[in-house]
Amino acid sequence: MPDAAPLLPYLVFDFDSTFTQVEGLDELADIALAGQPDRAERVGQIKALTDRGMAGEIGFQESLAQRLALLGANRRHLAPLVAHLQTKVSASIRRNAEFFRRFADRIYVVSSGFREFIEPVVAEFGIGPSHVLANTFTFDAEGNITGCDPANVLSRDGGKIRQLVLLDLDGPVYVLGDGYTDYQIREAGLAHRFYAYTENVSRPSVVAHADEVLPTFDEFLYQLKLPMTLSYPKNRIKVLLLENPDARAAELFRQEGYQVEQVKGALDEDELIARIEGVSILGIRSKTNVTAKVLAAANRLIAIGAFCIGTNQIDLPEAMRRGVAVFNAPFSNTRSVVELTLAELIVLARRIPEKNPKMHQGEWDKSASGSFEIRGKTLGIIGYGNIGAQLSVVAEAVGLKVIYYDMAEKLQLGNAVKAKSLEEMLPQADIVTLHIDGRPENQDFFGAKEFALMKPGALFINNARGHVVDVPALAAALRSGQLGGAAIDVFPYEPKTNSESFESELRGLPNVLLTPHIGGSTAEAQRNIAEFVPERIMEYINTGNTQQSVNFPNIQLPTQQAHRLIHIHANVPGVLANINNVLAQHHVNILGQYLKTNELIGYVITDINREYDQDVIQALRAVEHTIKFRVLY
Ligand SMILES: NC(=O)c1ccc[n+]([C@@H]2O[C@H](COP(=O)([O-])OP(=O)(O)OC[C@H]3O[C@@H](n4cnc5c(N)ncnc54)[C@H](O)[C@@H]3O)[C@@H](O)[C@H]2O)c1
Ligand SMILES: O=C(O)[C@H](O)COP(=O)(O)O
Repeated sequence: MPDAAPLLPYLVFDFDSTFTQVEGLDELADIALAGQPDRAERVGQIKALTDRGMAGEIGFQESLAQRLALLGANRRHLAPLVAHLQTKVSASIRRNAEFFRRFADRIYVVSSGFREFIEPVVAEFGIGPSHVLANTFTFDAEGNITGCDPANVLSRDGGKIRQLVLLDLDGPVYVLGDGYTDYQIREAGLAHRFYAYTENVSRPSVVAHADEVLPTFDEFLYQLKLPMTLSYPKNRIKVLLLENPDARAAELFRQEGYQVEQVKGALDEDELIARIEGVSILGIRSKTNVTAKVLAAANRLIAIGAFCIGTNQIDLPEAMRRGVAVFNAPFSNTRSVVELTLAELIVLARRIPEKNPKMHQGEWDKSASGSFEIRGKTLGIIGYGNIGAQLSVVAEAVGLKVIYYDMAEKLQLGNAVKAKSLEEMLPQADIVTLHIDGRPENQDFFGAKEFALMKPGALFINNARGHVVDVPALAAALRSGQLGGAAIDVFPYEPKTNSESFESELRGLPNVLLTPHIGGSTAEAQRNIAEFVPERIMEYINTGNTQQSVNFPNIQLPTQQAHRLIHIHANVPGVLANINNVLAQHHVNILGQYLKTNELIGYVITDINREYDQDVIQALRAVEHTIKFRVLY
């Protein structure tokens, strides 16, 4: 942020689990006890004592004395400890190292830890020895650590309070720490505010006493309008994940610093409207409908992740109009659907859906009637997209002839033959499988007329979308024997959760294999999706890159040079000129500019010099037809 900072209050930082992610003494124990048979046990005891001390359950002096006795450390262990701690500085503190260097004279590190390892770690952040107040070790002649200097006030109970009295700081004091002893400074009236620092550890007894809770240091800088490395604290980005995507998705978002909330099943429109306020990223699968009403209630939504292939459940044009980018996983479960389809066509050809339940009921119905090999038969694939095309290759490999129909021109794979129409294809196919997408125009795409065109006794598979098939017509074709069997994975209405029952007139029909929309439900597919979608969304949030968004103009951006202005606007003439006029009026130097539009929106990325007046940001927000505007740095 280019603005000059106001005069800063004194910031008193705790070190262990605040400045660094870990407790120095615990790490020292781990290094010192390496190779010893009771290492795990003693490190565990030390960690338990640290926690009890931090939570205020035992006095500091008692906790320290017991930990030092267990430690068995020597001076030679300190250098590796420091090297280790330097890699363990809290991420948001490391990110804002520039802030520490710039305001080092207002920052103190007050810790019950030890100067020997704190000083070298904070020195890298411009904090000198006089601003480090900590204990010091005592050593014997062999360099073994024997204890701590008893004359140091920090070695005693209430040490931080005494230290602050001795410091006698002239001006407001803010304390940032994860421990109860940090709060006690505020309790004693020696600090004006206490910030519970929870980036590494969150202790309920400490959080309960805090004036504010800081999930990261960015949040502190943001609240106080101080210069920071990020344009917006990531902890303020709320993610709502519905329909149980693989746990990896939440893990990736959390690693990025976002807040993640999860709901196991789908939500209906009203339920989603009640949950969507304040949500920046919504993650769904095929069952949650993101309607215009939901989008209207979504006051902070930046992106929607469809953790699946289909995006027909999202009002894409409305999302676009509101500047919400939608991403999906277009190929992560393709193979899974292909494998299921292949299995189904063999299973149907052998009438397994009838034979399997009979066996479970004790009935031995051995017969070849109505069963056939798939070798040499003709498979009709409708929709020769990612799934249809891959199925075509696999089907030929097991001896099927393939004929396909697609409304778009497609690359013909292997020996597959293109049909010009359904009328041409359907009478030739022994098995027909649907792989078209779920766009609204495909409602009831396949009905009585199409079933009548199929060969009598042919098989039918729908693993695409439920609403593309007229289900009563399908049921009639099965009952009449026009169809010899069907495998159906998708339905016009599907239960929102596993506790809701499945209702369909297809239940109980002969040679019908019904599956609960599991085409993409494999460990491999779900894991792939859970990585692919968060990566696209985080890339969009961090760089503005819209590559593979399903509703935004796709721009693959070069690496950001300085500050990046991201402007989404209604696609009407003159907006780019107005943006550039604002920049020219404020003497802002443009380093690079990228524009792409589609039928509804324009997406302009402008990289500019770091030096600019904050007014320019307000002026850009006010440009007519702006939908969303943000600055990245
Ligand atoms: N059952 C499951 O769990 C599961 C898993 C993944 C995908 N799907 C669904 O499978 C379908 C196909 O997925 P994909 O990744 O292959 O999609 P895709 O977009 O790559 O392919 C769809 C193809 O259908 C064609 N098409 C659309 N409407 C058509 C029409 N009316 N007539 C002829 N051709 C038409 C398109 O031109 C395109 O080539 C989608 O509906 C998707 O939602 C289901
Ligand atoms: O669109 C898809 O990828 C499939 O329909 C799978 O949807 P699901 O993630 O809800 O199982």
